[in-house]
Amino acid sequence: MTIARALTIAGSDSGGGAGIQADLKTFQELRAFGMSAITAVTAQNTLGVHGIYPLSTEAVAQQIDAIGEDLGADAVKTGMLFSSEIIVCVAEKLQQYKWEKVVVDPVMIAKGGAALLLNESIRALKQSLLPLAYVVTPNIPEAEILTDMQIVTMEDRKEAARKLAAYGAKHVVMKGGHDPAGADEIVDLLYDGRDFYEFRSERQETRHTHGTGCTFAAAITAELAKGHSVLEAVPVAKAFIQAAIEDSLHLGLGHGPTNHWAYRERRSSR
Ligand SMILES: Nc1ncnc2c1ncn2[C@@H]1O[C@H](COP(=O)(O)OP(=O)(O)OP(=O)(O)O)[C@@H](O)[C@H]1O
Ligand SMILES: Cc1ncc(CO)c(N)n1
Repeated sequence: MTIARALTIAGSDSGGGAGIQADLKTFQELRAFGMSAITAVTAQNTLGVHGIYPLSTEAVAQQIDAIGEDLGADAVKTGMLFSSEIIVCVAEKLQQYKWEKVVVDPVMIAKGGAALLLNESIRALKQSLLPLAYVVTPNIPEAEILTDMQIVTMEDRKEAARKLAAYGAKHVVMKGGHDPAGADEIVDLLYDGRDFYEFRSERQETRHTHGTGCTFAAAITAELAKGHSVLEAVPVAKAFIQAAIEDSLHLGLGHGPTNHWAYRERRSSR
């Protein structure tokens, strides 16, 4: 039996809804063997981010080496990277181990508004990491910052996706969760450098969306690790996050986590 191996390089969320914790739970639910390299430890819950403790580049590099030299990875996801030094370090390691199925989730700001990436690091993200991205998964505000343009219409989104592809990302999945126009429906847009594909879902009225972006990108990573194409992976990720949001756990006093076992439970009860 072949085991799909998925590595996440991201920040730890003590609240368990986003970051490394969301990624590993998603990998497990989609039957990929999950591994992690932690870039920063956050003290965080559903109410906000109370502290950020970035690790040294040595610590990040050593964790990645431990995996690269032994277990290997079929797909890799990057999340919160925090600083230019960590971004450059991760980019070097991705090249050293010749990992190609790399999903870059350009995490910038947490739901409550805390910065998870230093402003000065946007350039490093664009220059060092986007050229290595097999898939980049920005939400609309992240896409605006990366492309330096305002995104209002679907045409704007397509133009931004083309720009991101020009930076070197092989596929762009622009998430529509933040689209002010998408009141009832959320449209996620996939661009593969040639064609555009739209993935639609009903918008759920809920405040429990902590970690939706991480979970969605982790689901894409797990599917890629299993050998599926991006066009196959995105609808699975969409169904995974939809179930996770719908079957909310109602935990915490603020933006609660999503339900990572909902997708599997729904399938097994069918
Ligand atoms: N209220 C909602 N109802 C249904 N689907 C949603 C909702 N919010 C987000 N999603 C889905 O979740 C995924 C992540 O979208 P979103 O744009 O919220 O990402 P994000 O802003 O990066 O998340 P995060 O805040 O965790 O970083 C997308 O596939 C989106 O369609
Ligand atoms: C550690 C971490 N990564 C990513 C996000 C974005 O949801 C978060 N809130 N925390």
